[in-house]
Amino acid sequence: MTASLSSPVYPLVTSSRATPRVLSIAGSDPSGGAGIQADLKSIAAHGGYGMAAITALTAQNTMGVHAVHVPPVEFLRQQLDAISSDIDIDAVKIGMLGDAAVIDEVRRWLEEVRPAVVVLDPVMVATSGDRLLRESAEKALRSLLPLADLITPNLPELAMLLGEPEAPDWSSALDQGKRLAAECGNTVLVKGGHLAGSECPDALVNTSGLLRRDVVEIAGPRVETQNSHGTGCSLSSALATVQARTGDWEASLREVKPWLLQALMSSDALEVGQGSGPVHHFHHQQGLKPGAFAAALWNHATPELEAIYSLRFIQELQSGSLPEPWFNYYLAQDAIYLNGYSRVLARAGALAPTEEEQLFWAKASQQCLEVESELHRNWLGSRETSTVTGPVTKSYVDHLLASSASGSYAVVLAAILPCYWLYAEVGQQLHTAYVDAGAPADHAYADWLRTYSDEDFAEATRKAINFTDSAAVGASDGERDAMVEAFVQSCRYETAFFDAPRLFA
Ligand SMILES: Nc1ncnc2c1ncn2[C@@H]1O[C@H](COP(=O)(O)OP(=O)(O)OP(=O)(O)O)[C@@H](O)[C@H]1O
Ligand SMILES: Cc1ncc(COP(=O)(O)O)c(N)n1
Repeated sequence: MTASLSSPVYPLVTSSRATPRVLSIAGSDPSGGAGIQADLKSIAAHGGYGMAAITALTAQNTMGVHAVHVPPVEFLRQQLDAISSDIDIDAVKIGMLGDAAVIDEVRRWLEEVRPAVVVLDPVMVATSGDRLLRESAEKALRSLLPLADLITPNLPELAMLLGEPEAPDWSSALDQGKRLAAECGNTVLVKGGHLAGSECPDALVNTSGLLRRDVVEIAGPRVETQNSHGTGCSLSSALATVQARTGDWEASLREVKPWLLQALMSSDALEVGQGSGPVHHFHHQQGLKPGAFAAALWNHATPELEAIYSLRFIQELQSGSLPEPWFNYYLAQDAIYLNGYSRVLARAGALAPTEEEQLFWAKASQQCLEVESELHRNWLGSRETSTVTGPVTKSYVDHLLASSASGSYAVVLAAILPCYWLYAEVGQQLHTAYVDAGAPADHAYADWLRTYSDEDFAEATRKAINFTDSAAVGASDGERDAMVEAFVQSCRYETAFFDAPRLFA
């Protein structure tokens, strides 16, 4: 049998939307941890456009549910019809329904609209033990199951839907999941949140061949926290959103489960309530604290600094025993390097977001050319040197130019920074050691070592560090990764640059 070209077995591109429009049909939790409030946060955290039709109002907090009010069902119909008569809906998540009349109304609407993705979280009892669905409505809820693509019961809900006792362990929970999936013909997510022990697995179960196996289990650790309010709501709405993008339940769960784990782990930082608090839906968007990125860069630079201090070039420059041809080679390459570096600093000026930074880099670019001509005037004129660009100089400048071609201000700055930071650091060390040795006038490189005590350069270095740190705060995760890569590479070139005279002079 040959696969038809028009209908590939494994479509490479699913018809997904960048920002899926996701509707939560659920109850309101005014404390913000569960219900539509959690759903809207989850949907937004996964890049969806969230909408909410409210089935019921609760008066609850992290300690428990004080009251439930189910508005007239006609008003729910008006909400649902208002949305679907105007907006294309890519996915629906259904949570608390309250009573049988609400369930009937939602069923009517689902049958009419037939959304592409329907996730049903059969909410019955809150974590606090309070009922969120009338007992008399349990049968009505069962009748809704075939209209869902994915059902996400916790262990007590799974048992109730089957009319069986609650599963005592994970393998009986999976058996129950299979029975429910077979009964309603769709996919069941069996959740391990209510199990005991250090593990918290979840499993997708489908007995009609939709998944690659009947049971696809995704393991996970259990977070030691009492902040599990709304985990089920958050998980189901996140799954609905991601599914609208991936079209693949396993891929969706693999994306959402680690997010929920981090949301549970970061929950303490929110400090909401005295009972079972909410999870941190936006843990992944917590901004960088000022200075944190620069500190992380410095950690990357430390091994390179150690390598620099152990180089013969640096040790003999400090002692004064450095062979002169090595020093001459270093100075000549420095002049060549500064010419290229100046161009990259000018590019940073061109990309700078503020006038202060534009001015700083423009000045730095000019000063760089001034230092280059001073090198020629005062140092290189009387020495025997080559004007040929050495291999390390060439690679270093090429790396800087490539970073500037990325077009990202943040990445250019990260590439530029080691020349300031490591040079300032090494220079300060060498100068201090010279002064500590009594600043001997007969030291072969005394004049050069004295140039290292430049407070203006130290101040410029501090500014360059701060600008790089601020650029990182506003950068995307991908850009920050590129910054670290560019910075680390420049650090390696700094070491290679000091070692080049030994190899090529
Ligand atoms: N302590 C925990 N550590 C790690 N994951 C957890 C923890 N508690 C729950 N989860 C995860 O949260 C999700 C919801 O699971 P759970 O079984 O608690 O559902 P639920 O009872 O419907 O949630 P809710 O608390 O909102 O009623 C699952 O993915 C589960 O694995
Ligand atoms: C409006 C509403 N919907 C759902 C839940 C379940 O969440 P949990 O079991 O974490 O209390 C809730 N408490 N309130």
